[in-house]
Parts: sequence; structure tokens; C-alpha cells
Amino acid sequence: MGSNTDRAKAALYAMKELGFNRKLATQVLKDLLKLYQNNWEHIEDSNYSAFAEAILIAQEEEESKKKAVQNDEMGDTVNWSTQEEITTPSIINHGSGAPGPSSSRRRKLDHNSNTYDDMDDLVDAETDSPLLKRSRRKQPEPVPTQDQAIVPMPQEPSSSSVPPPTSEGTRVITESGQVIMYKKVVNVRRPNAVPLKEPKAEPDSAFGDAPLAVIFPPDSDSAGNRECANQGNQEGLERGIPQTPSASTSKAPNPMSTRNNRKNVTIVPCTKNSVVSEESPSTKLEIASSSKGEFKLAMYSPVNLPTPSLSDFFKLVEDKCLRSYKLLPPDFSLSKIMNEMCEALVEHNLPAPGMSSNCAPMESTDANGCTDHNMQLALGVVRPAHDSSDIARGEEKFLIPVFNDYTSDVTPPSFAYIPQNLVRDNAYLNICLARIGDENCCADCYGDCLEGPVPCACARETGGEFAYTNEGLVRREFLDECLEIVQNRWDPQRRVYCKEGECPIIDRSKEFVGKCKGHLVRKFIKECWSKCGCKKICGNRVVQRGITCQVQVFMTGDGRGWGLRTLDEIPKGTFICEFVGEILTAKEYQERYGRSKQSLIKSQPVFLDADWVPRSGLKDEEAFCLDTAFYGNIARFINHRCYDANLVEVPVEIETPDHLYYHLALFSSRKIEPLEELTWDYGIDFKETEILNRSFKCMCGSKYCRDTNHSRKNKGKQ
Ligand SMILES: C[S@@+](CC[C@H](N)C(=O)[O-])C[C@H]1O[C@@H](n2cnc3c(N)ncnc32)[C@H](O)[C@@H]1O
Repeated sequence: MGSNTDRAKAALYAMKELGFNRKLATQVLKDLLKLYQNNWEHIEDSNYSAFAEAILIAQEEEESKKKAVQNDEMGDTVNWSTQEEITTPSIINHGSGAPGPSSSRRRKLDHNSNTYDDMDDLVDAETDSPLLKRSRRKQPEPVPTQDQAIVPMPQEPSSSSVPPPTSEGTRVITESGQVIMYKKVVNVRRPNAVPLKEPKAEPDSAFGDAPLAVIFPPDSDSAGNRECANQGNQEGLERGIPQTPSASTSKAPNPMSTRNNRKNVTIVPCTKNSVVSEESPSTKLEIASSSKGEFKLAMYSPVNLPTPSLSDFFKLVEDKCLRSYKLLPPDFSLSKIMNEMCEALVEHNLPAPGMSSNCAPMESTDANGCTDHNMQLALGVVRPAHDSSDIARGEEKFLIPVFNDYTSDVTPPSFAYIPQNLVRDNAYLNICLARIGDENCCADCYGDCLEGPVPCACARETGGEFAYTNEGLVRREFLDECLEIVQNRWDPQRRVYCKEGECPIIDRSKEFVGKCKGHLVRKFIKECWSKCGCKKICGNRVVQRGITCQVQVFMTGDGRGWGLRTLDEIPKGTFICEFVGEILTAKEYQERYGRSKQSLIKSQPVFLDADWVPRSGLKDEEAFCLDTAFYGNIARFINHRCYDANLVEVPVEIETPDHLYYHLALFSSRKIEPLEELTWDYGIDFKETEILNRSFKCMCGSKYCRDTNHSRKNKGKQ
């Protein structure tokens, strides 16, 4: 090896090749040399990966400080500076304590010396590379995602000798002087490729089916650990997950459970029903739930090492998230997420969002390769907080903001925004052109069907007259008929009843015994569709064009939770939105919510039952229902109002002709003023005692409120 000067030059040259600012690189190099007690191998290891990583961290610190100063100068109320200072776990201490650049002082680099001021001389201000910008967007990353997790490792026992980093690791010093090792794979390639990005944590499909994730430090290799890994593999086999040899028998990387040599993290799926215990004193994370509804999240650190206070720890994690995700809201807080997890557990008795696992016995993978619903939910819900400027995440024509006048720190519960219904699993939804006969579409139409001399075939469903006006509103007479139907929904004359043993809701489940309560006969609208000759602007295509009103999710502040309101004046008969959710079969719905009687549904089931009765022999997979608890659109925020709600639901047939699947469209039942809350009548009678109708205490405030036990209190609101 060459002299220290040569080594410093080589290191700085390597960083320059990567596009780093040389001055900053020099500062960081000095700090690293101090940290590693002049041990160059740690810096040079793996093409200077630890060095490059340390510069990135330092660079980010500088950027956030600059941003904070800018915010201060702009009088920004969000104190980013404070946030950063508090939450950044004082990355490598290059700024403080280290002497500033001093090109006038020339000293030989001395390997016995702890000062490296001389390296300043290596900085050539004129040749400084522009700051390497980190991409804020996720880009294709050659490194496997499980390698990208940043995991604080146990503190080293002796502070006097700082052990070397591995090729994937970076040691940083916290504000309290604690040494933390962040494991991170950084692919440093020379000379041009610069894949040095803060990885974004994504749910990893390789671990997708693991029922329990346990993250162990590299040196925890206890028998218990291995046993759990093997059990996980066994379970993977049971669940049809591709297997690789177990960690204990092979060095080959195992997507399920083996220790991967490239990272010092082992993710081990646990056996069913058990919470993993770890004998050896090491840091460990346990996430588990039991079939009794218990949920456990535990983190253990070695007994003889200091543990940070909870608030310090939260700050550390928040900082990590901020660095990883970038786009988190300024009020992002781990404790808030923890609270939401607790609330979700209480409300749904399901695994808490984001925790990705449930150790309770699950139904295993089915013949189609679809995994258990709860598992899917758990995997699907690792998602960042809602963007309060647009809860629809760009899926709609308008931004749909979230507004909370009452409790600014509370945001809507986690769910996936979908603009269109999605089939969960078993629902047999057959959308195909061949099912729409020529007589049921208007292949010979052109442009706008409403402009034609006579209504086309698509108007047959509505008595030969289109349901929509040229202004895109539902015709008044048609709308009034629909209103009359829903307002008299309890009239037995308006309902049709399944034969005994045939009702998909009642008779096919042990849970919901009783007589068929009848299914409301409704009026359908049929819209033109792809098989028709008209254009998308055709006046008989309203629902399929999507939301056209500017609406806002808001906190009602009166105990009903979130609601939806309009910002515009809305004329009567306007399409507001479709009630969008997961399409389940009635049976799936019952299985989803009927499993635990304690965890009763807050959302009401919305059955697509308008045409169940006339057909005999309706199969389970043809009786559909919509659930918005985990996937939905803005309709999931619309609150209930008895009888005089300002929205009314109308079944709309678009791509399927059989009335088994249809779109549940919500139209304004009257003129609505700006900022008025949008409501619809869920059709709950508030008297039912059976499981499907157990519901909330109605606080709609309508003078017609059917929940007589509670309505009196609210009459004043009307
Ligand atoms: C479809 S969600 C509507 C959005 C909901 N408020 C939220 O915060 O997410 C239905 C739930 O809202 C609440 N809710 C809706 N209408 C209500 C009413 N009139 N009175 C009391 N709670 C109501 C109930 O908790 C109900 O289970």
C-alpha cells in the first residue's frame, strides 16, 4: 500500500469519479479516519462503499440544513430545521469538532496522528464536482430489496476500538455518542454508474407469504433461530412458496428465510401460532399475532447495552423514514402510526396495517395460488400515509384533498385508493364482448347517441328513453322514481324474496340464519360501451367517465368521523361518484367478517343484489358484494343519512348485461350547496339484530332518522 497521502488521493479521486463534492469528501474522509482509528482498509473496502455512503449521509445533512435555512428565511411555519436536527441521529460528526479547512497549513499525513487537516490541501476548489443529487424517485435498483433495509445493529461493546464496517455496513455515531451500524448495500461502481440511492423500503414479494417476520442481527444464530427458519421453510412449503435449501444446510440465498451473505439481516418466517423467542443476548424484532386476536410487536436489545428512550427511538425511526421516503408529511410521526395500529386492532381485530404478518393459523394458498385474505391485506397495507393534498393519489381528474379542522394530527385510516372496482378472489366477473349481443348495443351509432334522431338500443333498459339529459344529468322523472324506490325500501311490495335455502346472504351461511329479508327491486341505467359505435363523449356514458365534481374529504367533528363534501354547487341529477371497492362474493364477505363476532364491521355490506331473486340456482361466485374497508374510492367517506340524504344510488350497467355485476353510482337527489356534506341512505333499518345489520348509532341529524334510540339527541341539528 502507498503512503497515507497516496491513499487519501486515491480515495478522493474515487469519490470525485462518483461525482461527489471534493471538499465534503475530504471532511468526511478525515472523520472516517478518526472513527476507524486510521485504519484505511475500512475506508477502501468494497471500492470505498462505506466512504461513499458516509458522504451521502453528510451531503443529505447539508441539504436539509440548507432547506431549513431557506424555510426560515421564507417564514415557513414548518420548522424543518428543528425537525431535522432532532430527528437526524447525528450522522458522522464531520461538521462539528473537526477543524475547518485550512489550506495554508501544510503537514505531512501521519498515520499516528489523529488530525488530517493536511488533506484540505488535496481539495482543489476549481475542480469541485457538482453536488451529487440523490434521486427522490424510486428507480430501478440492482440490489435486492431485502438488502436495502436499514437496520440499526447492536452497539459495540467497546467504544475504544471501533470495529470495521463490513462491505455493506456504515457506522454512524448518534448524538449521544452511541455507535450504530446501519446495514445498507451500496453498489459503488466506477467510473460512471452511480447507483447510490437511499433505498425505498417496499414490501418484498420474496417474503410475501411469510406469516411472521423476525429480524435478527448477524451474529444471532441460536438454535431457536435456526429452528424457526426451518419451520418457516416448512410453512412456505405448505403454502406453495418456492423453496431453497435452508440456512443451516446451504449457503444458497433463500428468499424465505436463509441468511444472505450480502446482508447482515435474517428475515425468518415463524411457525404458526408461536411467537419466536431468542435465547442469545442480541437485538431482535418480533412481530406476531395469535388466533385469539393478540398482537405483539417487541424489540429486544442486549441487556448490557444502553437502550434509547422511547422518544429518542421514535425520532431515530422517523428520521430514517424521512430519509427513505422523502415525501412523508411534515407531521409524520411513529407514535401516530402506533396509535393507528392499536385502533385498527381494536376496530377490525385484524393484523395491524404495516406489520405485514400474522402468526395465527391462516387458510393456506388455494388452488389458484391466491393466498389467505388476511395475509394479502397485511402485505398490501405497507403504505405511506395518505397524501392530504390528494387522497386519490392522482387517480381522479381532480385532486381530492383531506381537510381536518378539528384534530390536525389525525389523517384518514390507511386504505388503498382504487378508482374502479377490483375483484378480490372468487367473484366470477365475466366481462367479454361476446356476452353483449348486437341487439343490446349500438354498433351502428356514431358520435353522441343523445343527438341521434331516435334513442338507440342502449336506451331500451330505461323504457326506450335515455336516462341522461343533454346536460349530463339524470332525467328528473327517472331520478324521482329511483328516489321513491329507496325511500320506500321497507315496503314488502317493493322487495322480492328468495326461495328458502337460496338467499346468498342468509341461507348459505351458518352465521346468518333466518329468513330472506328480501331484495329491493331497482331501476337500472344502461350506458353505451366499447361495443357501441359512439364516442366516449356520448351523452349516454356518464358514470364511466368518472368523477366530475370537486369534492373534499373532511372531518365532521360530530362523532361520525370523516365525511365527504362538495366545494361546488351541484344541480339535481349530477353523477357524483361510484361506490368503488373490492368485489367479494357474499360468501367471502361473510367469511371475512363473520369469523370473529367481536370484530364487527364498521362498514356496511353493499350487496349487488338487485337481480338475485328471479334467477334460480344463483351460484356462490355470482352473488357479489362490495367492501371498501381496504380498497376503495372517495365513496367510502360518504356518511349515512336516513331518508333525506342528498345522494341516491342507482345501479348502472356498462360492460356486463346480466345485472349480476353492475356499478353502484351515486347521483345528487337535489340541488346541493357548496361545502354541503354529501350523504346517502345506507338502507339500514337500525332495528335488525342479526350480524349483517349490526351497525353504528345513527347521528345523521335527520328529522326522519330511523335510529329512534339515538335520533332524538340529534334532532336539534336539523
Ligand atoms: C362508509 S364509512 C363513512 C366514513 C366514515 N365516517 C369514516 O370516518 O371513515 C361508514 C361509517 O361512518 C360512520 N357513520 C356514517 N354515517 C353515520 C351516521 N349517520 N351516524 C354515525 N356514524 C356514521 C359509521 O362509523 C359507519 O360505520
